Amino acid sequence: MAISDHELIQAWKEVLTLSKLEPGQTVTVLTSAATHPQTLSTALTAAAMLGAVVNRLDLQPVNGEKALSRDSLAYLGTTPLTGNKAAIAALKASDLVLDLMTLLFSPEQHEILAAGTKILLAVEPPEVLARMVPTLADRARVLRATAKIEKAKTMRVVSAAGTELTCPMGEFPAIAEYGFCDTPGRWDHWPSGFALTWPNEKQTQGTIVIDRGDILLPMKRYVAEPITITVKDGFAQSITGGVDAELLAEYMESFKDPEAYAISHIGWGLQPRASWTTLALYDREATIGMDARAFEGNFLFSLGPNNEAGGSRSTTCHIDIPLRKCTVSLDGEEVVRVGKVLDQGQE
Ligand SMILES: O=c1ccc(O)c[nH]1
Repeated sequence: MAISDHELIQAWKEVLTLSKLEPGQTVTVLTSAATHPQTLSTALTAAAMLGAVVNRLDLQPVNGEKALSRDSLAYLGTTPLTGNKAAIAALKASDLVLDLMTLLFSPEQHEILAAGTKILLAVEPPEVLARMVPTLADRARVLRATAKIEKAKTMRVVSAAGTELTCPMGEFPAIAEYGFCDTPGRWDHWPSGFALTWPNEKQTQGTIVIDRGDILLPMKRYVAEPITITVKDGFAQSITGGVDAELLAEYMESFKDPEAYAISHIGWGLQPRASWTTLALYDREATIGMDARAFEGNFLFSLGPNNEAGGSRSTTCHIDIPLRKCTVSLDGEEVVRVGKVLDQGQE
């Protein structure tokens, strides 16, 4: 359902206030061909109402002829910023970038963050943004989870469907996604609400069973027949099952890149206002599926790049797969039990 400009301006003002935007600071709104007009117009208005110097930087879309999908998170690596010194300079000189086009998993994003610029990604439909305006409680919940990840040496994931995965950790930092950028150089994504990290390179072992109802992204499909992925030394060695498995395997094969099969980020959903069912109610191209990534109690794993965490793998193929009804443990302590988050610090 549509929402009013007034509601979305209010939502932006809350997110910008949580992001500690100060009067006189510079906000640059980064747009491209797929930017939602209402998200853009209300972002510009809200930032100006908070006294910011507001710029808009519109970039030409890239990769259209290479990507097999219009999903901004499906084909990564290069962006309209690649090699674009003038645009990068403008963003580095800004206090806050509102990314309405998707820089995620790009080297340029890191360069801009390293300059102290904050980057907030916001590309979901306006009503999804409004439904999941972040809160300080979201931040506290996600930080409790990332604190546990930071201390852990091993994440283990099991399920009745047959998942048995062991992920040694420690090489990469834990990432908290809670929907706003409250510290210099921070990247975040509105909407979100999950904790993640990357397993130690080449050390994940085991089996992942993507069961009926689990979700493939960017395909935005609820799996109808279980898919079994065998993982050895951090890479998916085989992807077997029915037509969903064939779709996933053949799509990944089309990238002709062995790095696409690497286990990427692992973690779990912590957003109570996200829902597993939402994807069934949207046209495939109308959303990038953040409800699926963030719904409370999922185990979210990813295949492909690890440059987001400081790794060297920047494959353009990026697959996110949230699983239901898993039990996730850190060094033997359960943090999710059969799809339910166990959070001692429950507010
Ligand atoms: O917010 C996001 C979105 C996609 C992803 O793979 C990670 N975080």
